[in-house]
Amino acid sequence: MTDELEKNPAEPIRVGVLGARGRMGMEVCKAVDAAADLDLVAMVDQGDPLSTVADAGAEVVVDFTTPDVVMDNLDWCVNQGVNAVVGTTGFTGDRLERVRGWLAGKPGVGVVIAPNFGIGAVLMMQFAAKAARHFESVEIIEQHHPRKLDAPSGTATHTARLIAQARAEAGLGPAPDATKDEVPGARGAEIDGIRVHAVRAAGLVAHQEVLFGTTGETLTIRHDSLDRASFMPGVLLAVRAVRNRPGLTVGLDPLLD
Ligand SMILES: NC(=O)c1ccc[n+]([C@@H]2O[C@H](COP(=O)([O-])OP(=O)(O)OC[C@H]3O[C@@H](n4cnc5c(N)ncnc54)[C@H](O)[C@@H]3O)[C@@H](O)[C@H]2O)c1
Ligand SMILES: O=C(O)C1=N[C@H](C(=O)O)CCC1
Repeated sequence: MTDELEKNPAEPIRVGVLGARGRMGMEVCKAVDAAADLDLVAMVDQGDPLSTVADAGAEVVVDFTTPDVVMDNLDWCVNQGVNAVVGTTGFTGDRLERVRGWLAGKPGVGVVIAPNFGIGAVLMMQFAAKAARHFESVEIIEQHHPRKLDAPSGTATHTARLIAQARAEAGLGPAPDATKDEVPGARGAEIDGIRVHAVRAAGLVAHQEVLFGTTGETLTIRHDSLDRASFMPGVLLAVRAVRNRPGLTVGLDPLLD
């Protein structure tokens, strides 16, 4: 699917969407449809055969499905030589390693997996990683709409990992905390030693605060996605880039640079 002819920039990129009837999938279909350099050739949701994507000659698949089906979708895409842009959450280190393994057998195929395609959210994570070494305390509070299936969010998990890595590099130990968890969960979940709290409320879309503290001062870094349209510039950026990025790209940062 990724031969030189199809990479010709004069030809619109043929795009298939998995999870096309979902909240994000519908927004992606709209955005792809509106882009002059992209052709929406397949819309697949639960119950539709994945062969629809191959039959339509899609060069790039965008997946916004669910954490329990995304690995099978991705396995199929890589096998078929179809590049993939994945926004679906649930990518543990182990899952990423499996994807790398599949891609090793399919040189030329590109996969971009990003926990958050919002440009502001990517910057929020970068700022948090930069601030991390300067503060002894840090907690992450993510807030989402109540129909979200997973917690904590992929964004919060990714942010926690970045912060933990920066703290380790700076030689910081665990954040000070004398509190006893009287009720399990009262102090949130722990990802790589970083506390993460997940809030679900009607009216919210996708929001995150990273709260840092040290003697006499706090720093709060906050990002709000108020509309799913906020993710589209990042998704389209990845769709346009993925054919020229064989292998696995995690996060949007390398594409923004
Ligand atoms: N990376 C980002 O920027 C970003 C942004 C928003 C949401 N997300 C993530 O994207 C995912 C989807 O979010 P959503 O709010 O659109 O959820 P949603 O429930 O509205 O949509 C998921 C869709 O996938 C469909 N689906 C289920 N199994 C399928 C299968 N086997 N094949 C094809 N389609 C299938 C469902 O029927 C549904 O229409 C979640 O994991 C969410 O966390 C990521
Ligand atoms: O609405 C969702 O679901 C979102 N999921 C991603 C996550 O889990 O981080 C990104 C933000 C929106």
